[in-house]
Parts: sequence; C-alpha cells; structure tokens
Amino acid sequence: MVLQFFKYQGTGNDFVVIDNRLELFPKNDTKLIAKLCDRKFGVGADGLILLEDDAESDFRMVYFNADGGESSMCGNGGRCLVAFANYLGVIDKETTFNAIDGLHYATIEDDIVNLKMLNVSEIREKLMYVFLDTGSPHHVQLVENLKDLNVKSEGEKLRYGLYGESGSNINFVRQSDKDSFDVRTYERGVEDETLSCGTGVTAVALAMHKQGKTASNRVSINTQGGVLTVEFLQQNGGYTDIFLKGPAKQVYKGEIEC
Ligand SMILES: N[C@H](CCC[C@H](N)C(=O)O)C(=O)O
Repeated sequence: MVLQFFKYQGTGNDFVVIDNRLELFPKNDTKLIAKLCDRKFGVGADGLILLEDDAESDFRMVYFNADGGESSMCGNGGRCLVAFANYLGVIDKETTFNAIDGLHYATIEDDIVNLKMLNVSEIREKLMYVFLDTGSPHHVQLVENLKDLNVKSEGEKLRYGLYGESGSNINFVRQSDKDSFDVRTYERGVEDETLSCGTGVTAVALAMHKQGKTASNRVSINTQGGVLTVEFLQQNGGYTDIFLKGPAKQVYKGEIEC
C-alpha cells in the first residue's frame, strides 16, 4: 500500500500526520507505526497523528507515540493537527476537535496555533518535584544545571524508577526570568529527550505558578525547539482556561510504500 503522509513540527516536536477520514490506516499495526516513526528505517518522528471524521466536532485526533502505542493527549501534536486541518480546508481559523482527553477549542493565525487544554484540578506537590496530568502525565522538577543535564539517563531513571511501567513524562526546569522558564523533557513512549513537549510545557507553567515561582498567568517557556506561551486562570486551587500557543509548521509531504 502507498501511504500519503505529511510531516509537521511544533517547536521541534515532530510528527507523521495522515488524513485518515477514509479510515484506511491500519491503526492496530503497532510495528508499522513504530517503523514510520523510526529515524533510520522510516520517515522519523516523535509520534504519528491521524485526522479522522467525528460526529460531534470538526475532526478527531488519534495520537501514537514513536513506540507505536496509542497514547494520551499530545499538545504539540494537537497544534500541528489544527494546522493540518486548516491546510486541508476542513476548518478555517477556529475549531473544536475531539481527542482522547475530550474536546479542544483552538484558533490558527498564519503558523501560530492557540490550543485550549483541559482543566487541571489535581496538582501533587512533593518535596523535590510536582506531578500533574495536563492530558498526559508529567513530573516537573527544578534543577541547577539544566544545560549540562543528561536528560535521557536522568529522565529514564525517574520514568521507570518512580512511575513504573505505565510511566510519566519527565520535565527538568530552570527559571530564566520572573515569568519564563527553560525546560527539557524526557518523553514517555519516545523514551528519549524531545525538543519540546506541549503537555509538558503546560504542566511546567501550572506547576511553577502553583509553587509561587511566578505570579503571572501568562508564562513563556523556552524549549530546545522554540518558545511556547501558556496562559491560564487559577480558580479554587485548580486551573482553567488553559491555552498553549506557538508555531506549528508543515515541513514536507511524501508517499511511502508500506
Ligand atoms: N509522550 C506523551 C504523549 C505526547 C506528549 C507530547 N508530545 C506533547 O506535545 O504533549 C505521553 O505518552 O504521555
């Protein structure tokens, strides 16, 4: 079968994106998805995203990590899929779409996508880190020397050591200004550092606000792949109206025999 695909990236978090409205893609073929994401034997990506029709919204997002397994919500992937839906003419400048964690509102202006994330009510503050779920599970930890940290090995230890087989994404953070933070993320399901993680960046912004590291409800996050902005409202201990904003770009399109 010849498969048409598009390559998108959102601040360096990159994805194979497929228009699956005809439902022809073999979603259960974990090996195929892992091969498509393989950076030597396939197209290469942190994940694979399907755009499908949806009865109650403009489209449905189905997300798979690079290991081929269907995963929880992907913030950068959601932003890229909004850009893809706009490119296909499925939407114009705003949309509501369905994902594994529910309905998401988003707007697109040129290459900038502003994605509404689901509300966060539970934030677990521990001595050395914060844990919360922003559509995917995230461990958030301030570190001294972020630049020289071996994110893969330190992230792996926590991902398996603290969180067992189901795991968590691991975010290492350094405060760079009163309303901005540098973040490096070890991503579950990629099992390596990625240049950016949208639900991770969202988790960092909320965790840093909860811990009183910033008083602003508009936080700028510097990732290895670019800058993302997170805005939110704090209401009775939880967070609502959470928006993840940043660039989402089509890199190329192609065909692959599979
Ligand atoms: N690897 C994550 C899903 C993708 C998250 C990330 N790519 C994002 O932008 O949110 C997990 O298994 O929880």
